[in-house]
Amino acid sequence: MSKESGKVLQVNYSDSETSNGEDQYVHKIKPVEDEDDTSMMMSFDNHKPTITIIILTVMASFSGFMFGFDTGYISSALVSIGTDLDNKVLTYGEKELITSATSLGALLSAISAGLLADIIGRKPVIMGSNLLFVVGSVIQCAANTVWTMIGGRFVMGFGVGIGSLIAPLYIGEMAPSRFRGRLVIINVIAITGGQLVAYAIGAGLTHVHNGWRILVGLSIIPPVIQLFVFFFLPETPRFLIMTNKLEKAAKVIGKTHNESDEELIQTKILEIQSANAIIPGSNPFQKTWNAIKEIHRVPSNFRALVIGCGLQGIQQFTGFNSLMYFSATVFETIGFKNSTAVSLIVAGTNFIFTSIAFFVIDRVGRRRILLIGVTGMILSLVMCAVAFHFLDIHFSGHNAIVETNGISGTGVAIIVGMILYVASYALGIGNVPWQQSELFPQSVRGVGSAYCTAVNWSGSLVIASTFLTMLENITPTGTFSFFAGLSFVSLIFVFFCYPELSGLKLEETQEILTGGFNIKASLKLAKQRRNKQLEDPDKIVHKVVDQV
Ligand SMILES: O[C@H]1[C@H](O)[C@@H](O)[C@H](O)[C@@H](O)[C@H]1O
Repeated sequence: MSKESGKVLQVNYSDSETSNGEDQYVHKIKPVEDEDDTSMMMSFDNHKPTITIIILTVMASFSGFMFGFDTGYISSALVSIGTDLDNKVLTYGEKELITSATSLGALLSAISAGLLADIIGRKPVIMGSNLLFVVGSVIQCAANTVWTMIGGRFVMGFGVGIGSLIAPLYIGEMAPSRFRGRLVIINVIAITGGQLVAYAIGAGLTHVHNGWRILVGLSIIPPVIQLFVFFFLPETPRFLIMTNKLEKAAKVIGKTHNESDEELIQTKILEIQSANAIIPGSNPFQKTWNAIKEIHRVPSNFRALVIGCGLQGIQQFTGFNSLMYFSATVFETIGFKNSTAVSLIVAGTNFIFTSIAFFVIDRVGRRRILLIGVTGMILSLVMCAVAFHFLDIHFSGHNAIVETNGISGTGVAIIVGMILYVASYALGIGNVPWQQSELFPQSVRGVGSAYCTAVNWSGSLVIASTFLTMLENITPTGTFSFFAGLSFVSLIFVFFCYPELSGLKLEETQEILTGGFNIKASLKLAKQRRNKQLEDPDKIVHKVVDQV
């Protein structure tokens, strides 16, 4: 492995057919400006992340938990608020406003959080988001009018948006590359875990007077804990190096990478320094502007952007969060008495299948799991659409009225369809998009992640602010058919534009994306990698190292 400063090895794969029909890969090695190979080298001999990395990941994932809790409790709160705001029952429009205020706040803050993190650091930004969470919760707890509630949700949304961008960034910059993808999924498990806990507590408090205020009040605890603990946690090496605090950076690298000696730490520092210097500019504003230009100009970066934004768009526009935010309202509509308890199934299934994805995703392959998952979503959405057709439902004065007594077979069919939908979603599209930072080289990673996160929150905003209106205006059958149609378009996008990126190193990902989306080449490469890894992972890396 080369230890020249700022130069890491890049392996190019171009596939050709040999005379006996077997695939062969031609390896060309050229230097590339990125730090990832060093992290790989430093952690290679030890297959476990360090205890420090685990603690940092868990603490950063509190942001994911709060993201989940705060977007999750709204489902049951909307039902249990009853007439507590403005002394009247909430209309569908008001429910949408209360819900989407958080998505709007999150969208605005996610756009600016990356730049702020480059100016004041990742740690203060995470700590600042904690304050916003607390202020937002207090406003909501005290709310007696719809607009105060909307204001509180909006402020809290700023915290959610910042957390959704910075937590994966913080984890990604701390983690050695071979653990990065997995550790980022821990943050998604925390999101779905937060939603599950919010649903569970919400179900327990449904019939408690002002129970929703207790639920919102509980959301103050995790940010206070994170704020306190982060006083003692370090900045990321990348930010420390950006601000010339090299000794501190060396200490953090030493603690987060296994078996790192002084020489390797210095190599890594030099590599991060040179990667930082790729984008010209004397201050964070100039650098951000130049990175924006760079991400559009370099074809592999631009394709990465299309994939990253495309996946986040699919995650949101195929309608999952309409269930996450409004499932209790929907189940109440179709005749379930304790609708918040029933909607626990949605959050539970989401959590369980996201956790399953954590263990199987690398073995199955991200592309394959996405294709299977999105197909499952289409089929289950069609099932829901058909079932809703047989439910006698009509709307009066912005409220849904169902001509049933209790739960019918149709209601059960809808629940089964929803469970299948949520399971298919959680396996793939619920978590793969958050591994967005792996698509981009370090020079444009911050900007690329900000774009993708902004697409995520725009989608969430559109769904949160239109779902109930869609139910009313184009009927539930029309709404679920619409989502099925969008899922079908998504399947086509994944099929043609998402190469198999599992197990690829960053530079291989860039290479794959250089001349096109190169689906075929990526599949061959992933297969070759898998087979070789099955043989003996140590040998492959050492072989590449020896070639140099
Ligand atoms: O990855 C997460 C997760 O799937 C959540 O359940 C969902 O509510 C979020 O919108 C999404 O970004």
